[in-house]
Amino acid sequence: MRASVIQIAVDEGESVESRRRRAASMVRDQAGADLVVLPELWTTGAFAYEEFGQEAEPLEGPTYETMAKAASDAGVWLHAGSIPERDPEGPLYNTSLVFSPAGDLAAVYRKIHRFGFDKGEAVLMGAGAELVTVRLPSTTLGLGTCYDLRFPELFRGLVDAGAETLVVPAGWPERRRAHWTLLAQARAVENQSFVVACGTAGTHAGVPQAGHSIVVDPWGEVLAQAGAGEEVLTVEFDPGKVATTREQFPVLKDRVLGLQPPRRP
Ligand SMILES: NC(=O)CCC(=O)C(=O)O
Repeated sequence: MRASVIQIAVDEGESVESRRRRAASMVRDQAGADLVVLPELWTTGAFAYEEFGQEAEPLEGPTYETMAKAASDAGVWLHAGSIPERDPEGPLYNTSLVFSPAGDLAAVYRKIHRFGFDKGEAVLMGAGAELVTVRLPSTTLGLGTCYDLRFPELFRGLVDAGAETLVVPAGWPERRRAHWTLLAQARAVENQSFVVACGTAGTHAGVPQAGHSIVVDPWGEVLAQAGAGEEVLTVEFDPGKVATTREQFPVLKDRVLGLQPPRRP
């Protein structure tokens, strides 16, 4: 399996339309890859809260159209990162789109854990409620987005649903870069799964981005990691390693479910 992780720079000097064209061209350059991944909210920037409403798109809006075509031009499975989605009957969502090599929509994932506590995404966007997996010929993807990476129960749910490769587009800030690498490795080790995590480069809304997109194997080894700037990280891995790791070191079988809460005196 060859994966290309497109750590695109999101800077305020570039228009959304220009970045959309550039992202499509970067996807087309990945012909020959099995899986291509873009980051979270790369049209606006994950911290450009004022732009969410202005740049929000219907699900089948310009980013959908452009990315469906880019996936079919390149003949790749494309996780097109996420868009600020305007649901005509509801709030905005932070919505990831996955396309097949034919350019058909294969999955939609609305981010479950919204970042910002009492501001930003947490108040401007609605929360998704559904776990999403996508069956590829050689592996099953489990989808999460950025802040979701801090919530192990989401990824355990995805593993229970058959996920073997956890894909996490993000707009992670430089300030918490150490958490990013640590959490990506933790999710890989505890779930005995590959983690493919794609961040952005650049600075938007005054928040310097961490970059450092990362691919981790089911043993927790870092297969590849990007630097801070715009970069396409390309990595080859054997999806069969999930099954061998789970057979040879079968910790997932030792889970004890349904533990009782502590008794109150
Ligand atoms: N866009 C995000 O979800 C940011 C998450 C983040 O900064 C963090 O978890 O730290």
